[in-house]
Amino acid sequence: MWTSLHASVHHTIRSRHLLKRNQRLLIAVSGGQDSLCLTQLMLDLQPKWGWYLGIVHCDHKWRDDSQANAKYVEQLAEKWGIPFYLETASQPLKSEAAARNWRYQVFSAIAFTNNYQCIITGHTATDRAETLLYNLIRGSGADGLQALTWQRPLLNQIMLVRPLLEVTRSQTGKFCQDFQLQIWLDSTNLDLKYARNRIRQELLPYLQEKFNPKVESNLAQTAELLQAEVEYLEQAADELRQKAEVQTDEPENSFTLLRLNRQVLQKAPLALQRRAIRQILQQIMSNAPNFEHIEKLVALIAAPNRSQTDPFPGGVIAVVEDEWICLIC
Ligand SMILES: Nc1ncnc2c1ncn2[C@@H]1O[C@H](COP(=O)(O)OP(=O)(O)OP(=O)(O)O)[C@@H](O)[C@H]1O
Repeated sequence: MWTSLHASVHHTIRSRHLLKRNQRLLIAVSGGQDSLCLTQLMLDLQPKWGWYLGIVHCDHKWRDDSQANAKYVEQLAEKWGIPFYLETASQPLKSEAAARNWRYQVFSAIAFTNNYQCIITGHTATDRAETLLYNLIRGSGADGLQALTWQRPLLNQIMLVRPLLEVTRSQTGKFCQDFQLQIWLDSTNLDLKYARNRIRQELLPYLQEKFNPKVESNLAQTAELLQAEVEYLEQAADELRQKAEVQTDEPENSFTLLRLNRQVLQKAPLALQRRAIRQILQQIMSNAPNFEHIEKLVALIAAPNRSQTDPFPGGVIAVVEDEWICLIC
């Protein structure tokens, strides 16, 4: 059966150039409604595109039923007649972030070993809206609000692709019902101690009911707009940084890591100054620079001669020397 969802995902993949014909694609399947919907769609689109499909599942060993969950996905892969790859965590992972990192490493490694070019995940417009809200509440800038890109490179030149970013969770739920795809219910998704679950189960329904029934799609669209703007700004900031930055490798300057030309930076708008400075701090700090770190260094662009910062994490300090900001270790 060919539905309007098949047509719209087919159109998205084609118009956004997400995937090519005859590629080897590894679908990440948790067993939940989004990834089951995704798999059925990919199987149905496969004859048109000539893809070679496989399924990967990660058992985080978090839940008592995780092994049964993995078995269930394996049976589905068998029923669908496509290769199945399973990786089980050797020890329970400490946090959701640790689990995600491990998962993406597994995806890239399995894809690389078995010659798949892309990993496909079932992230939806709802995930995008949830991530945007989550990051907004935490005080993120536009980068965090662009929330989930259509594609990004993983390790080993494998691409991560998310073809369902314009499809909502209620659409994937209905699709699973229509196609009688039995969903594996993840009990941790119900636990309201996680902020993410409260956003999904309490905040978004509240916004839908009291403010705008289309809030999910609208927030996803905001993320989409921000994505293009962030890409543009990052590129412009990169050019500004390259113009302003002088690497110093002369022996007499061996403690000066690099110098930044203040005149070049002064001419740029604040948004680009902040981004260029962030890129520089990313080079010298082990952790991601926060808002205060960036503002401290931006302040030196117009500060009097000899002004300086206190040390950044990692020990580097910045000092104004005439037209230069010198980063000294
Ligand atoms: N354990 C897993 N094994 C393989 N892929 C996974 C796993 N967990 C998540 N994914 C992939 O990442 C996507 C998003 O993950 P998230 O945790 O938001 O999904 P979920 O709530 O489990 O969603 P879904 O309804 O697809 O199962 C999933 O759609 C799936 O493609």
